[in-house]
Amino acid sequence: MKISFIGAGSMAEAMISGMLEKRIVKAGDIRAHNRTNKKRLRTLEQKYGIRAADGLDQLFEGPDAVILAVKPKDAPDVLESVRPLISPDTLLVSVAAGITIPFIENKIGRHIPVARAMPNTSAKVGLSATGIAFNIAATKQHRHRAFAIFSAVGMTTAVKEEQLDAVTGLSGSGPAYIYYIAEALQQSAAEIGLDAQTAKQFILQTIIGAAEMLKTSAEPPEALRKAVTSPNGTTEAAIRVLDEREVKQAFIDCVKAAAKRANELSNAGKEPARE
Ligand SMILES: NC(=O)C1=CN([C@@H]2O[C@H](COP(=O)(O)OP(=O)(O)OC[C@H]3O[C@@H](n4cnc5c(N)ncnc54)[C@H](OP(=O)(O)O)[C@@H]3O)[C@@H](O)[C@H]2O)C=CC1
Ligand SMILES: O=C(O)[C@@H]1CCC=N1
Repeated sequence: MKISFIGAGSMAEAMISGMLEKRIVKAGDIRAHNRTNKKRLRTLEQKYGIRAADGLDQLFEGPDAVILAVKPKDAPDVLESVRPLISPDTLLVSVAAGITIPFIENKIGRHIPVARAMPNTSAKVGLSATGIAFNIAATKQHRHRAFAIFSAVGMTTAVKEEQLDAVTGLSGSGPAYIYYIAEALQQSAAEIGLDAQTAKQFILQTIIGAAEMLKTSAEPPEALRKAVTSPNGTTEAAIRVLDEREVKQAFIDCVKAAAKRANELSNAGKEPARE
């Protein structure tokens, strides 16, 4: 497989690293292009052995898929620029939050196969949770190819395109919510007298252990939480604070805010960029 990346930032690197780890593509068959940050391209060349492309045209020299991995605000201009370069059977895979399939089709102005996906940066370690939707021009072969790419870097599930903003709020941004909790735990550990190195080991194993319990247990999260909570014990004292501060509602609101923002980003190109 030959894969080209338009935009060589965090998400592109996560996918490149994950795909190479799973050996679904050779390093020399990956090309990547940034508009301005050439130093970043050289770094990726050295780190992974991929090929930097000096111009967008080099990305369209017979790839099996072109992955659009620029910020949503940059997507409209990029789509205009690739319009003359794209052939009818080039599979265009967008990971840009909020950028819809009709928007892409409209910008390209021709029927080409399009996949819109929402992975997350855990692709880097082969553990992305990716939602994916296709347009009508995507054949069984194109779908298979897109699934092969994302399945190499984690779990992939087909969803309706309308559900992708929700997937973005839940799992696209989701790793950041877990890192946020880890940050808080790290800070709390310092305040109760544990050194950072010791605390890191305990925090990490606690997150991995809880994730494994959630994965393997038949019990819902609430039951697993209650099993930790002894009457009048330490967990009860802890959860009381979370409840008093309405932390659960804050997380619900946080996911909704991300999904809403993804929906607003659908309007990229129709409104002035806010980033
Ligand atoms: N980070 C994440 O967790 C996730 C991100 N996404 C999506 O992935 C996309 C990329 O995000 P992320 O990797 O975090 O962003 P980054 O800012 O890290 O990367 C974007 C890259 O695009 C390049 N770029 C900008 N304009 C152009 C252009 N006209 N032509 C070519 N390259 C260009 C930038 O380099 P330069 O400015 O030098 O050109 C930059 O390297 C976004 O749309 C985001 O919604 C999806 C899921 C998760
Ligand atoms: O923050 C963002 O907009 C991107 C999309 C999902 C995760 N990161």
